[in-house]
Amino acid sequence: MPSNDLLLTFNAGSSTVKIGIFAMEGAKARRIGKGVIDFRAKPLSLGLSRGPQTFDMPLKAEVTEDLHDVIDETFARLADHFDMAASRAAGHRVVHGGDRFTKAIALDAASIGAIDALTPLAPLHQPQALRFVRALAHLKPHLVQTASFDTAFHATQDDLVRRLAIPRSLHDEGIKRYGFHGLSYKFIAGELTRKAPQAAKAVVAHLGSGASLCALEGGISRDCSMGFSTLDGIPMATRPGWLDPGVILYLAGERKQPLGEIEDLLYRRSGLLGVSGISADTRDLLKDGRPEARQAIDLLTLRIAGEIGRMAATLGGLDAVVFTAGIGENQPGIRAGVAKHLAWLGLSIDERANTANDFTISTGQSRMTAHVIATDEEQVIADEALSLLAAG
Ligand SMILES: Nc1ncnc2c1ncn2[C@@H]1O[C@H](COP(=O)(O)OP(=O)(O)O)[C@@H](O)[C@H]1O
Ligand SMILES: CC(=O)OP(=O)(O)O
Ligand SMILES: [Mg+2]
Repeated sequence: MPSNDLLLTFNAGSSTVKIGIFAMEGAKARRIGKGVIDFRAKPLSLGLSRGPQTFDMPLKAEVTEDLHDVIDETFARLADHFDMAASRAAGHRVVHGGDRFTKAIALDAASIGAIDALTPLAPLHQPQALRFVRALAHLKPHLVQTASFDTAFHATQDDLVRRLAIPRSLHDEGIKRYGFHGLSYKFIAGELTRKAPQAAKAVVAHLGSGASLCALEGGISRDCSMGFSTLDGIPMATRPGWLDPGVILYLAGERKQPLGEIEDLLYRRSGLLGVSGISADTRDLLKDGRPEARQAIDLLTLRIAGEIGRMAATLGGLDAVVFTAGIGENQPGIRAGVAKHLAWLGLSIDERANTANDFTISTGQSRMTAHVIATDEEQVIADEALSLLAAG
């Protein structure tokens, strides 16, 4: 395979798509560029970086159900900077793999159908990933397409941890805790093993628009705060995290709210946006002086700390806490807020290191270490895609 073949990755999150451009160099995928489109923005633009250079390119295309116009224009803009004619494969992040997909796969009609069937469990993510898969199959049929699953990394969890306290027959039908953000946790587990091998029992907080925590033991997933769907766990940008199911019964039964409206409330109008009534973005909330903005942030840090305590119980100890993703990597105030709630566990944070987003942000006296590690889900997608291509 010539060294200039390109591999593209598509990470369709709840609000953005992150595109990775990789050079295929033997068994290695080397990142040469990245792009991001924020679907909340109007008009759309493609933020692109190539090495130290960054470009902000407005897109004329409007969002349509099949995304053909957006993808066509994106490829044209990418071609200004990369040899897109050399692209050979596209690897996608697919959030829900259910019980069926516990490792990356080459996509075909049957697997696309099975992924589609999991849409009700991840309505913000699954359809968006499939829009990219189907659009590329139509517009760029020469690309080999693969899927890497968020849920797959958590297949190592014990049956006990994955169980909801509901009748066994429902568990056997697949109503159980799966865990998400697995591509990010796989990347962090690798980094942690390399940079802090003494941290055998670690809790990783992936704090982005969607957010979860994962309990790692020796790099293996033992627990995750997101369970059956992407609603569970800690409060997120627009999702509530754990919620007494009685609330849903009340809304549906007493208030006769239609299911679609409840789904919209839970996926798009809750979390930081719902509590603050101001914004889903921590950057806006931290700048805003209103008490509702402060309360949304305080609820987030309290719930993160509570979940870290729960995971310490799953692990039977805690050597390290790791912060990652948009908020985890860039918001010292939120890390400090979490640490304050964990002082009783012996966690203490060095203010200067925390403000500088250093790798180690705990003090020398802290009973456990705390780290900031930048995640790279696209690298994991690219590595998994390359392994599949190599296997033929
Ligand atoms: N440079 C930054 N400084 C501060 N906060 C940031 C920065 N980048 C991202 N964030 C926060 O992270 C969130 C998005 O995180 P990200 O991991 O990109 O999410 P997702 O992949 O779910 O779209 C934003 O809403 C914002 O609150
Ligand atoms: C699973 C999930 O919520 O993903 P994201 O954080 O990319 O929205
Ligand atoms: Mg994300």
